[in-house]
Amino acid sequence: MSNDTLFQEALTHFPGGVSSPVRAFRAVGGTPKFFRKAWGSRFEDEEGRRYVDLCMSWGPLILGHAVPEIISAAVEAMQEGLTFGAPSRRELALARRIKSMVPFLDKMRFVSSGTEAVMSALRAARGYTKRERILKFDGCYHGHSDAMLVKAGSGLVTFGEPSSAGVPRGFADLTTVISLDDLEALEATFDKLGHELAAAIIEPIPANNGLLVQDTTFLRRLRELCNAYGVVLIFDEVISGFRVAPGGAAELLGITPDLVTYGKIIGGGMPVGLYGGRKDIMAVISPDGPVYQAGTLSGNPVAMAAGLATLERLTPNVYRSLDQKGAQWAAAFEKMPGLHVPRVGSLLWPLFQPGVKRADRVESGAIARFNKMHGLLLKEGVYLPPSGYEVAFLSAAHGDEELAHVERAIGVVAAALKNED
Ligand SMILES: Cc1ncc(COP(=O)(O)O)c(C=O)c1O
Ligand SMILES: N[C@H](C=O)CCC(=O)O
Repeated sequence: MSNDTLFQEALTHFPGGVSSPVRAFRAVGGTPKFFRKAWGSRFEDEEGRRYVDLCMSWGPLILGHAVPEIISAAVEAMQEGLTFGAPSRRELALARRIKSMVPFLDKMRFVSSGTEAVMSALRAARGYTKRERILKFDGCYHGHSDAMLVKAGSGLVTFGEPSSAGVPRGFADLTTVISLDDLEALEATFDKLGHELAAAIIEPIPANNGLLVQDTTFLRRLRELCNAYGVVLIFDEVISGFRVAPGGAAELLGITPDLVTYGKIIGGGMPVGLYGGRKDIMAVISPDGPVYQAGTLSGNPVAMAAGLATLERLTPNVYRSLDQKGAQWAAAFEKMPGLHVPRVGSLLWPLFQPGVKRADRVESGAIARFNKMHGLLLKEGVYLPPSGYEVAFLSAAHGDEELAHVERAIGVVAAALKNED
């Protein structure tokens, strides 16, 4: 059955024909592909076309699609039951592995998505400080909880609506947003609002409005100001966690947050989120404290098994290899005239503009050219995330064969773009 036929039916079931907005291909044009199977660094759509996948389900698949050891761990868990709604040894095993990689995690709680993790961390911070205001940074995306849908990245900036409709004014009014990479605005905001702030939340490596790599000085000053004003510093590492280093951006940058949120990789492709950090803050979480947070499938044993099978395989060699791949693939993409590829490890942002550090500095013309490149690369069997504001993800499964395929595709597309100019 063709992608078009499937999409026509999908439009009768789902808003935009999709279960999550960016995959609707609205930004890049054309019909979204429906996939039927995936393996390693590739997947196949319902028309039998195969692609080198550089979206990798938006980040969870750091080892690749359908890794046999992860599949077998999940199947083994499934055979003992899909969900218990009660504690399990697999929860403990994943928690131990995570603590071995993230030493500052005193206490944690598993949830089922990054959005839930962020929503819960913010509530913990508000419960702990008894303050209400939250500081976030323009272009950072922290999932779709109301308080975070203000000047956010990802699908919001993709569709030109950085703040979502349907968010009660009261929520938005309690979220203060300033630009990344603006020390003056940071100082002024803490000077004026520091004693009102429950939390400051940031993607320490912002990767949802493109890859807006921050100077460490900016992040260190944020840490200092949070200390000075008793503000809970939350690192949202749903993308960077366990990807850029075993201990994520906190390890890479040498900055310890008070709370951290994870998702994606810790589920190995199954739905898992996590929030945690200082034990005195986590002490407010029910049933120990008055801040309520719950989830039917929290700590799901099958998801725990897939997450553990993933994290157990993230060895120092894997990280070294991913960083080398990142450099190789960035260099390959930069053979496309005018294309720059800021990267951190295996996170790449192919954009027709030199690297930027602020969401409001990304040029619309660069995004438009990305959109054109996206469709041409797709025809050559290369699947980039369908938005110029989303980063590309490599995995341990992206090898020399895939790199050669992409290099050939880049040559073809570069010629096509030149002819169109
Ligand atoms: C930094 C960040 N935080 C939170 C989220 C939300 O996670 P989820 O989509 O699992 O709800 C995302 C999703 O891309 C993200 O990139
Ligand atoms: N960046 C989003 C999730 O991580 C985009 C997912 C989607 O809307 O398809």
